[in-house]
Amino acid sequence: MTETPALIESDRFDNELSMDILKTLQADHSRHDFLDVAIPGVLQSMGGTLGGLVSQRSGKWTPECWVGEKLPFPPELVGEAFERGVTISADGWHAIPLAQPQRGGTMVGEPSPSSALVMRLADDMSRIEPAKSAPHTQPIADMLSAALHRIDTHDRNLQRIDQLSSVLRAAAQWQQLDDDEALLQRIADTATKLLHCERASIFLWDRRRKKLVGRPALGVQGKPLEVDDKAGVVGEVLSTGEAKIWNGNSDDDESRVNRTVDRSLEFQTHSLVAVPMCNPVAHFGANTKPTAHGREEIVGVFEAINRRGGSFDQSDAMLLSDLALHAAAAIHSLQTRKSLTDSRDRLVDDAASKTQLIGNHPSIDQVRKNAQKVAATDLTVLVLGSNGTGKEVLARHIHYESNRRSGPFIAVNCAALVESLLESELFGHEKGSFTDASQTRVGKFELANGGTLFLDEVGDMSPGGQAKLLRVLEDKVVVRVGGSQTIPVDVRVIAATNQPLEQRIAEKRFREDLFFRLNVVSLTLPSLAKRGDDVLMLANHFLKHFAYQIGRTVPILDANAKLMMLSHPWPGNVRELRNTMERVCYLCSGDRIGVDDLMLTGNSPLQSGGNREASFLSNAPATLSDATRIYQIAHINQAIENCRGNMTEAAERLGLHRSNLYRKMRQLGMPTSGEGA
Ligand SMILES: Nc1ncnc2c1ncn2[C@@H]1O[C@H](COP(=O)(O)OP(=O)(O)OP(=O)(O)O)[C@@H](O)[C@H]1O
Repeated sequence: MTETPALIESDRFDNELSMDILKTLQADHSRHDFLDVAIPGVLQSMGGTLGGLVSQRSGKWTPECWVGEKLPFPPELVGEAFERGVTISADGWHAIPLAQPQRGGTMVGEPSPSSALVMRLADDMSRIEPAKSAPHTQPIADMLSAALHRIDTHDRNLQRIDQLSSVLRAAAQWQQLDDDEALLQRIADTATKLLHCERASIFLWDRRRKKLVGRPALGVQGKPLEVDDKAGVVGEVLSTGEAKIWNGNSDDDESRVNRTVDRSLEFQTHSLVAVPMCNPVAHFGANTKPTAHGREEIVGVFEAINRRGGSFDQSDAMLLSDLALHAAAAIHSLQTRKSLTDSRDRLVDDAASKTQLIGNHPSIDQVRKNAQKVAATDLTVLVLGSNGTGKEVLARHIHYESNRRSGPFIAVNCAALVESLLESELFGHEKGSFTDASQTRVGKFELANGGTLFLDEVGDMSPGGQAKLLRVLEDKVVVRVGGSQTIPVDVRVIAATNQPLEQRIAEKRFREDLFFRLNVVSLTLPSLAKRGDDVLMLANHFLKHFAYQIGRTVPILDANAKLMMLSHPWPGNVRELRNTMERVCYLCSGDRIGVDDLMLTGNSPLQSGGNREASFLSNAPATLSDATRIYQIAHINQAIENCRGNMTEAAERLGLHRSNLYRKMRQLGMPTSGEGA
């Protein structure tokens, strides 16, 4: 074997070849097509009769492009030429190594293979003094090498763009998922597909238990797969924060693979690549790693197993890292969304439980049933009832029963706003639209978007306000004061009034068209005095509420107090009852509430004074049977109280047998917890 400094005459290395190579390059050919066009010219200009470009693949020199008769070439000659970086000749064969270009920056895609030109020269060429053409062989080889490098880089960049757009597309889809398992499964599926491997799994780090938990749940006999957080390649990734590749060849340390897991899953790991999964963190500390984007906290490891038809390389690690970045973000964002949704649901449940529509009276039951039906729709509702009957409570009840319950509930008191302010309050205004409008303001309709807008005392709305409200209800868009843009709003409106709207329409003080628009469904709340025992039920509810607020034991209404409450006219309805119970809770220091503690103004049958009977009659419940029932309840309660709870004695005093007393109590709907005692 002789070292051959050059093979061709200087006049045969001409500009034509370089121009040809450049032209071929510009045509954006693939490596294969480029070689098909360029190699014959290169061979010809070097005086080769047959030969081509050979490249090293899986440790073997194999022809990538061949011209002429397919004679077997000597691979050891190529190997030596490549190793020494010079042209070598032997037995009529010549091997010219192509320089491996230096690859700067991050490596993308598969590395270019080692390549060399191999050829046999024409007989007359073989006799040429090697030294004569020395300067020309290398430039051709270098030009070829540079051209191939450019094509490879271009191909790799295209491949990278393709991969990144797949990653981005997948990441966008992950953000749509709201189930943990489905998300993890989708992430694993994406990795399996993009990395051409058999399986991919995410190991989330349980720091406290020092375990890595395999997700999606690769079940080991029904349990999630768990490995020690220091074990194997995955453990290495966790502790170093770096990607690791294991290709299962003889150089790789077999102990790095957890074969117990393989056995449990009836799986055979041949190769794997594992990368850290990180979340951005604000603080420095253990298990954080510096990255181009700051410091990140390792939350797990992403692993791809068994590359199909080959082994994993750096480009796979890079692709998996890209996926891991988006996977960690998707998992983190799902967890955040879930915890926000959970807190929101808790707050909504809490708010809903605080606005219970309390009462069992048939009239309230009916209202509740109708409310339930209407809640399932987006119909506008008109709630009618006197002051304090619970119109807002009912509106909230409808809101929390509807599928808008997670949206806002916004209440506006229309009577409290003069016309000039009402428009800005309801529809918002643009900055500078009037003298005081120093900032843009979002109106209540926009604030209630996705939820319910409660328009209280709508009957007191000014005529101008009524016209504007009607327009929004019809068009479902608002225009801010001083603005021109229409803003669509998705709002369910519940309006309430204590005004007789028909009368106001007759007096031309309320628009009839607005009335019809609002009155799609109307619900009427009866006055409290017409709700029978609900008075006591509501009273106990308020007593518990205020006693809890103050931190005292819940006081109990005595029989006369109950009777008085049942016969009180409650002109302020539930609001008055609530205020009375609040006052009692603060002012009555004993455990029992008597008539005097109630400090009710107005009349009741048990009030002291000469007009007791007259006042009872004037304020008694509407029907005789209700009045009789109320009186009987109070009388029985009083008897039981006077006998300190002794039912036999109380029955005797009432002239009844004990069992008849219980029967009577049941008939009256009274609690009979001591029965049988
Ligand atoms: N059925 C009920 N269950 C529990 N609380 C109620 C009920 N009805 C009314 N309340 C309470 O009574 C008070 C007055 O209720 P609300 O404000 O809903 O009445 P309203 O009819 O809207 O009054 P207004 O006509 O003065 O606006 C509130 O504190 C409310 O919590």
